[in-house]
Amino acid sequence: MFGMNNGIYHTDKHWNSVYQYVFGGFVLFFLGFLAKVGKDLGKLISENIYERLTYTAEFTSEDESFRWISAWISTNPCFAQAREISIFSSFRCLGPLNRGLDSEPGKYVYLPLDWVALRHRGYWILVLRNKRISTQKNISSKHEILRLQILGGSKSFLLSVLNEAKSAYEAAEVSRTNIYMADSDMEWNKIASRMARSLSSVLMWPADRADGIVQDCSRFLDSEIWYASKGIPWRRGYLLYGPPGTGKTSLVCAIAGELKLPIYIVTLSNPKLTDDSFADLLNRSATRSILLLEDVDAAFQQRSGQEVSGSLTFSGLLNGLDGVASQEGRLLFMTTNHREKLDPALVRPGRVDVELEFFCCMKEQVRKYVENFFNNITGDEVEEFCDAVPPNTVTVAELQACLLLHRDNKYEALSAVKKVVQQKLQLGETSF
Ligand SMILES: Nc1ncnc2c1ncn2[C@@H]1O[C@H](COP(=O)(O)OP(=O)(O)OP(=O)(O)O)[C@@H](O)[C@H]1O
Repeated sequence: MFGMNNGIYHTDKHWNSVYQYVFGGFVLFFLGFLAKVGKDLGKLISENIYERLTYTAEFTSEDESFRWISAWISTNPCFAQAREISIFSSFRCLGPLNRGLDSEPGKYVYLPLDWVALRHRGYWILVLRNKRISTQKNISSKHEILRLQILGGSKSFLLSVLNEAKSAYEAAEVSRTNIYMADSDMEWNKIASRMARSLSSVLMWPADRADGIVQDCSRFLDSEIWYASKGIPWRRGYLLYGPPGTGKTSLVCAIAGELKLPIYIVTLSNPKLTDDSFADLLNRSATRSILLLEDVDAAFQQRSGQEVSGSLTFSGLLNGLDGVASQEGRLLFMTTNHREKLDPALVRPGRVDVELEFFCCMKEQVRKYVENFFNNITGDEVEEFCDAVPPNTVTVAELQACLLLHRDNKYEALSAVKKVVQQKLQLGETSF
């Protein structure tokens, strides 16, 4: 009996400890569950509260907005005390607005390494910076990401900050021409932001031709509704042809500066350029812009079976220029040194509306160039330069090279010009 009792006793004890374990385990599990729920709930609530208290804008380095927000962030006085920054020397600062490091008018754009808190118009703005890898068409690329979080404030405050940043950047850009080129991934990449070239700096013959072409471009840009009403694609093409160094590219830059248009350059001989990527690039260029195709004769000559340049075919080029994907409001400029080598299909009306021939220097161009180049030069000395250059013998680029080489000595510059003329006459390289 005793043993039995003992057995019962032992069995009870055994079950008690099992209950205790199970109960204890259950309590532990329940507490753990509560802790987890509490933690998640706390996180959710705090995230929710944080989200409700902040307004966030995100910028990726693929987009133009990354530049203007970076330039704006860089103007904040907090960078005067910053201990860790990275510098974007390829980005432009906001001119006199940017006080950069050591209160110097900043040359560069500064960004925090990972995060920084800025104080602006009474609000705290958290700037978070990190990287993101994205994969497109099996090609991975790394992008910078900037997140602006306004603590407190309102959506309208965030929008006003963004507008302020954009306007400041655009104001600094007004006198500049942005130049984009397709990179190896066939993405537009801003390769330069240059001071706009003045139209008067491009010497044309006759002199008023440059004004005429700008008026033509301007009229076109103002005629969107007219083109739509007539059912004509809102595009205009120009062919600039003539010897190298006569000002074809310079004129395109001056037109862009005058009309405040960005320039998109496509190198047709790029082996990575395909029919699809060409059409895609055109589609992704800005609406009011200049598309510049240089030296089109070198990429495609008269079709003779060999019509492939890189992977872009001649028909791919024509389709890209005419296709529905091609951007409206676009000015197409093609340049060539050999007009006669071009396929008539490329320059037919509709693709090329205006043709402009460039020549070597005429007397008037030499006069203007020399007068403008040397500060202390007499009228007689200028005439000596004009007499030294027979019309249509020397390009402006050649004249410029001689003058630059002897910029401090006009007499040596004149001798250099005479030498070049002599060489060219001997070689018979003159259209005169
Ligand atoms: N008509 C011009 N007026 C002012 N500068 C000129 C002119 N022509 C050439 N230049 C100067 O010569 C250099 C080369 O000019 P540019 O590139 O415009 O010539 P291009 O005709 O486009 O040459 P290419 O056919 O080789 O591309 C530039 O530095 C430019 O300033």
